[in-house]
Amino acid sequence: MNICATDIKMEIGNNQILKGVSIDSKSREFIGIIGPNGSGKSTLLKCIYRTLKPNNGCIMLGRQDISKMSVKESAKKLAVVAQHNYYNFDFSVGEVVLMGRSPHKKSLEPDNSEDYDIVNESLEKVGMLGFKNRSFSTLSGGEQQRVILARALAQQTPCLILDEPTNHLDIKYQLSLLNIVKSLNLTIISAIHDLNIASMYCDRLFVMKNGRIVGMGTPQEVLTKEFIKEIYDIDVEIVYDSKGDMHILYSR
Ligand SMILES: Nc1ncnc2c1ncn2[C@@H]1O[C@H](COP(=O)(O)OP(=O)(O)OP(=O)(O)O)[C@@H](O)[C@H]1O
Repeated sequence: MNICATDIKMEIGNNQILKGVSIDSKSREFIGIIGPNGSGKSTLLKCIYRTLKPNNGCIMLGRQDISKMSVKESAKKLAVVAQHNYYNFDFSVGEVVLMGRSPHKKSLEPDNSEDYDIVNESLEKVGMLGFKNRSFSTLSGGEQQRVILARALAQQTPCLILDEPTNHLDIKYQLSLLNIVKSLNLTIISAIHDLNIASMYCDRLFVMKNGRIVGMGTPQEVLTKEFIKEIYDIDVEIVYDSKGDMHILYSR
């Protein structure tokens, strides 16, 4: 399923945060959104996953306009791994992941053995099955992030939105999380800070600056020495290893 956001404008207070942003992903494409702090990446993703309602523009999931879909309907198509996840109640890890099943249930329909199997499989995939009965609030930031990914996996959606998904993760789990989501072959839009990670996993990148899209293309097309200087005001070298993979080397 493809995702297409057209001419998204978002004003909060007197601050025009998104100034007419358009991005699109083909079905099963992994899109990265990069750009400096405060450029509007999270705000754009929040518009797509419906935490914010844009002042202008249209967001389509496949052929459906999300503003015309019920929250339950869009939750069957789009799961989210956001940066911060707080619960007001002390849920267990298993209960948090089970929440991913709720879009698939009728009201008051009890959870069944298929739901519990999906919860277990999802926790297994992120290496957190042993934590199933632990209180979510007692987990480390990285462990919580992996459980939130398991909740998204349990939602079994064709599209996934990731907002800085590797924020709290050590390098092993950064790569593990991205390998898992890549292997699912879903349509993914992810805000990513690490340019090397973006180049390793993304099919295409959109570059944001000051609430606008200022560049778009494959990692090789976008992540040039000159463009990185223009966007981040830093000096880098781009090298290619023997496998042909690109690496960005930062200078002090
Ligand atoms: N609720 C809000 N009220 C006022 N300003 C906001 C609000 N939410 C975001 N902003 C501002 O909008 C701009 C874009 O924020 P956003 O979080 O989308 O950027 P970002 O590119 O995701 O940044 P980062 O890389 O630091 O996570 C920032 O200047 C931020 O301060």
